Parts: sequence; structure tokens; C-alpha cells
Amino acid sequence: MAAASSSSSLSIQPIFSPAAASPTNSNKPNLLSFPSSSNPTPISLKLVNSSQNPTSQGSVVRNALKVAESARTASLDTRDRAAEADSGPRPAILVSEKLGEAGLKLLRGFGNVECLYNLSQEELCKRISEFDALIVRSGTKVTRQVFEAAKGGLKVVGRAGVGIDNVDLQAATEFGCLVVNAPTANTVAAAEHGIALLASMARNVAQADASMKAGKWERSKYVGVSLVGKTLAIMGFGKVGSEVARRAKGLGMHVIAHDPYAPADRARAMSVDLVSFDQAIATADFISLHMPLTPTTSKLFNDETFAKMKKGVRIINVARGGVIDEDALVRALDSGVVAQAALDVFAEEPPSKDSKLVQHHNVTVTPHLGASTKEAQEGVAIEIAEAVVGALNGELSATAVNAPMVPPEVLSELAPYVVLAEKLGRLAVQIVAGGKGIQSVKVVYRSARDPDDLDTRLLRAMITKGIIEPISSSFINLVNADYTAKQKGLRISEERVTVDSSPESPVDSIQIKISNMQSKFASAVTDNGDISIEGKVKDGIPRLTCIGTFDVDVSLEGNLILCRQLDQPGMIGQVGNILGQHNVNVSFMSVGRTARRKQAVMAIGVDEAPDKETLMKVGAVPAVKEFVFLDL
Ligand SMILES: NC(=O)c1ccc[n+]([C@@H]2O[C@H](COP(=O)([O-])OP(=O)(O)OC[C@H]3O[C@@H](n4cnc5c(N)ncnc54)[C@H](O)[C@@H]3O)[C@@H](O)[C@H]2O)c1
Ligand SMILES: O=C(O)[C@H](O)COP(=O)(O)O
Repeated sequence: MAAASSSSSLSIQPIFSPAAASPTNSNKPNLLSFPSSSNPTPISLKLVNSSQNPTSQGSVVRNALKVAESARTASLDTRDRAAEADSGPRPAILVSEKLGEAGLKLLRGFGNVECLYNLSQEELCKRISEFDALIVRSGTKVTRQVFEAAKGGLKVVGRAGVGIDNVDLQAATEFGCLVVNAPTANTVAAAEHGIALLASMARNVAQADASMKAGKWERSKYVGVSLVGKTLAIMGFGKVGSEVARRAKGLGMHVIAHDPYAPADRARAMSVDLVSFDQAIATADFISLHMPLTPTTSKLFNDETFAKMKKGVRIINVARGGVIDEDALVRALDSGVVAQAALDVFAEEPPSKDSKLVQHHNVTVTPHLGASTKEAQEGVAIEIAEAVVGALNGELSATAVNAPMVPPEVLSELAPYVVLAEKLGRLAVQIVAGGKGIQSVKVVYRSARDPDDLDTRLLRAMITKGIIEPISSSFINLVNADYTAKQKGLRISEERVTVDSSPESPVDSIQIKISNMQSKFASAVTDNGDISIEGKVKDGIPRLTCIGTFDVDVSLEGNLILCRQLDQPGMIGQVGNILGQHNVNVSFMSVGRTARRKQAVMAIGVDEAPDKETLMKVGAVPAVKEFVFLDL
């Protein structure tokens, strides 16, 4: 007999798996379990909102209404959240920059909030491991060192605003920390500030104001330029860019835009011409920057690109300072290629006091005030507080920056399959034998739906979680599943097979195939040498339906004993007796066989994990050829 079970498999425990924490939770999807040094409660992830890129006036208005409604219900929410939070330990939330009161109120109703402003990087690193969540604006650098110092305890970083260039997203992902932002509530404020800078620059408002305050009356010195009929190039036709465009058109400007990713129909609907980068900068009288700071956009405006601009061009930047080579801009201003610049953002903030750019007489500056209106700050605070509370509650808001976005309806449909995927992963890894880790896994999804109609990212992440967590100290969640798999040399390939089943179900079955590995349960190996297991969801319950070439039908939960035996009468009784004598309650049983009186696989669900002696007795039944005990 090739007995394969050992008590060591009994000790395989997931880190913060709901199945382990509470058997009643075992069929709830656990898409994102966060690591925690202080709070052992598993956190699952539910998707709650899918409005991702609201750029139209309608959606901005809707968002404004949403913000107003959120503000109205904030206190109610706070009570609800407080009641909810009473049932468990309260998360610790660090707010490192000034946040609107309504957001703080919401956070305080949910967790223990500490506002520590102006922390140095060293101080932040020193304190961060005490917190589950960190809320920042653009002034806090959330570097790799911060994530390292958090020692896996930081579950979510909330960026109270749009730009996430101050957060090391790669490090966040590696540490399984969700990053959420508040992308919509300050759009209008930023656009209004852009327009304010455009108009005040054109009419020398700041310079004239300073001159008057110095006791002068210099009317001819501050003759401006008109906006009407001038061409404005919007560089980055996203949320802020389109709102600036809309307002500029109201001022009678001719608006063109450059954005390689902007949908042409959105521009057309606003009568804005989408043009190439070179065309935009060569024809514009005013250039307004609205793209994010990325490796591609860093110093995009430099000596070479300034040289291609129309002489006397005027530049507005309310995006990010780093998109401009600031030394090159000073040169362009000195040579007159750029007549004026109006800047709200700088490569380094605050810029040095003797910055030539800030001091330049043709430059108007503001200290990163784009989002700083009362309305925007209240809106952003509520938006980020809701996203952070949601994330700590296990919800994935539509503003997650480093996790896949899946519409809520897709998520709710996939929920039982997500559990199935994780269970199959956990089962697969427990039947693999040998010291070398699993290198390659093939997942076959059988579905009646068109392959494009099935988003498998969640399922893949949960299979990865199921495979890796039982055999390592890594915790896996939706944020870091792909990254961790790659790090561990685990390659997961996917295949979708269209089958003639009900298109009502997104997936008919999920099969996991592992090649080039021995199995602790030889019956799990198919004729071509792959370890193969397959499962389905029936009545909302994930079930194991095939192992190797044997059809079975057992619920994938709790503890499972798989036995291969000679198909002969009395087997169920014999094994059942042994378990009964050792006070192990059988919860279900299923037998699959190749042919009558040949080989059969018996799958037995047990409420209690049998001890080693009991398992040895099961293995000693003469007709039992092999068996394995699995902790799902
Ligand atoms: N000054 C402030 O206080 C303030 C306030 C809000 C936003 N911002 C900044 O403004 C910028 C835009 O914010 P948003 O909310 O409109 O973001 P958004 O994501 O809605 O829009 C950015 C747009 O830039 C485009 N883009 C990306 N790369 C590009 C490239 N190489 N060339 C041209 N376009 C490119 C994208 O396709 C997108 O449409 C961000 O950098 C944000 O941080 C600043
Ligand atoms: O990206 C943003 O949202 C703006 O730059 C606002 O940044 P702030 O929150 O630091 O004002």
C-alpha cells in the first residue's frame, strides 16, 4: 500500500484564511486577506463601485452630488460603522497630512485615528508598523522603506487626491498593501485653478499686484494678452484636462488636445481636436499640462520640445512639476521662446528659496493649490475615508490603484467560483509529493460563455493563493498574487474551453493540471502523467468533481480523506467504523470508480481532523491502496 498521508499535512494552515478562522465562512470569497501583526481577522475584498473615469460634466456633477450626499450621511455612516467596528478590534489609521473634517469624522467612527503632520521620513518609518492604514496627500513620500518598516502590517494606503507618484506602487504591491486614491473630488478645483492661472498670467495679475503693493502704478508695463481666439493645447485630456477645455471654450479659445489614450469620441463631443504631440506644441499659444508624472512623461518638456514651440508660447502646469525640465524652462523663458509660465507644481516641493524658476519675473507661482478649495478638500476627505474604510472592511473600491478592477456584478457572479479556485489550489498543493516546488500550473476553465466574457484574474489570484499559502510564510491577496507567483517561480497558464453547458453560470468547471510532479496520491495522476483535479460549483457550493481519472462529488470544505481501494463491498463500512471508533464524524462520502469491482476512489469529508493513529488504521485496511488526508 502506498500510504501517503502524514500528520505534517495536518499542520498546514493558511495565514488568515477565513476557512481556517471560521468554518462558517468557508464559502465566502476571500479575495484579499491582508497580513496583520495586530489583527488576526481575515479581511475579504468585495467590489463596491465601478465608476472609474468620470470625465464628463454629468459625471462631475454626479460626483459632486455624491459628495454632498456622503457629507449628509457621514454622521449616520459613522454610527453604523462604529456599531460594525464594535464587533472587532478597531483598526489604527494614521493621517499624515491635513484632511477635511468630514473624512476624519468618518474615519474616527470606524477606527483609531492619529493625525501626525509633518513627520520626517525617519519618524514615519519608526511609527508606521503601529498602523493598519495610512492616509496621505502629495506631501508624504510613501517609499519602499516605509513599506519595509511596516513589516507587513500596513493594509491600505489612501491617497487623498489623484496623483500617486509619491507612493511606491511596486513596493506596495510586493507587500500586498492596497493603494486607493480619491480621483474625482478635486477635478473641478484643479481645473478652476488652471483657468485662474491662465487668466492671471495673461493679464499679469500677480506681478501687477506685487508692483502696486510696492507703491507703484505701472499701467503700461502690465499690458496683457487676450485669450479669445487663441489656441490652447491641453496636454493630457483626462478628468482635469477636459474640464479645463470646457471652461476655455467658454472663454472663446480654440482648444486642441494631445492624449495618446483619450477616446476620440469624447474629444469630438466637446469639439476638441485630438492632435499629435508635435502638432499641439507647435501650434498652441497656450499649453496647459494635465498628464500624470510617469517615467514616460518625466521631463517631457525639455530643451528639445521647447525648441519646437511657437515663439512666445505661455505654459500652465497644474499637473506635476516633474513633467517639465525646470532648468530648460528657465532657458526657454530667458530666450523668449516661452513668454510666460504659470506653475502650481514643482519637481521638488517646496522648491528651493533661490529657485531661478520661482524667482523669474515672467513666472507666476502658487504652492500646489490646485486641489485646495474647501469643497474639494471635504469631497476628497470623504472619498478617501470611504475608500479606506471600505478596504479595511474587505471591500475593493473602484479607486484601487494596484489591484485588478472587476465590476461588482461580475464579482458577485464569480463569488462561489473564487472559493472553488482557492480550495482547488489548496488541494492541489497538498497532493504534490517531493521537495521541489511547483513550477508550472495549467488552469482550464470550461464555460459555455465566450472566452472574452470571462474575467479570470480573480480566479487565477485565488488559485495562486491556495497553492502558495499552505507551503510558505507568504500571504497572498489580490494585490500581490501575480507578483508573488512570479517571485516563487510559479508559472500559471490558463486555457478556456467552450463547453455546451448553461451560459447562466460563468464557469462550468475549473481544472488544475500540474506537470512533471509526483503525487502523494497516485490516483490523481492522469494517463499523460499530469496531476489533475477538477471542481464545479453546485447549488452555490464548491465541489471536487474529478481527481485524476476518477469522478467524485464531494464538497470542498473542512477535512477530506481520499482513498483509492479495490471496488468491493463493505469498504465504506470498514473505513467508517475506524473513523467512528476514534470519534471522527463523517460529514459526507462519495465513491467514484473506473469500472465495477476494479479501482475506486472514496472521498470522505470528516468534521474532525483524525489523528495519526486513526489515519494509519485507515491505511492498513487491506483493500486500501493509497490514501491522503487534506486540510482544505
Ligand atoms: N495641482 C493640483 O493640486 C492637482 C489637482 C488634481 C490633479 N492634479 C494632477 O493633474 C494630473 C491629471 O489629473 P486627472 O485627474 O485629470 O488625471 P486623469 O488620469 O483623469 O488624466 C490624465 C490624462 O493624461 C493622459 N496621459 C497619460 N500619459 C500621457 C502623455 N504621455 N501625453 C499626454 N497625455 C497623457 C491620460 O491618458 C489621461 O487621460 C495628475 O498629474 C494629477 O496628479 C494636480
Ligand atoms: O494629485 C492631486 O490630487 C493634487 O496634486 C492634489 O494634491 P494635494 O492633495 O497634495 O493637494
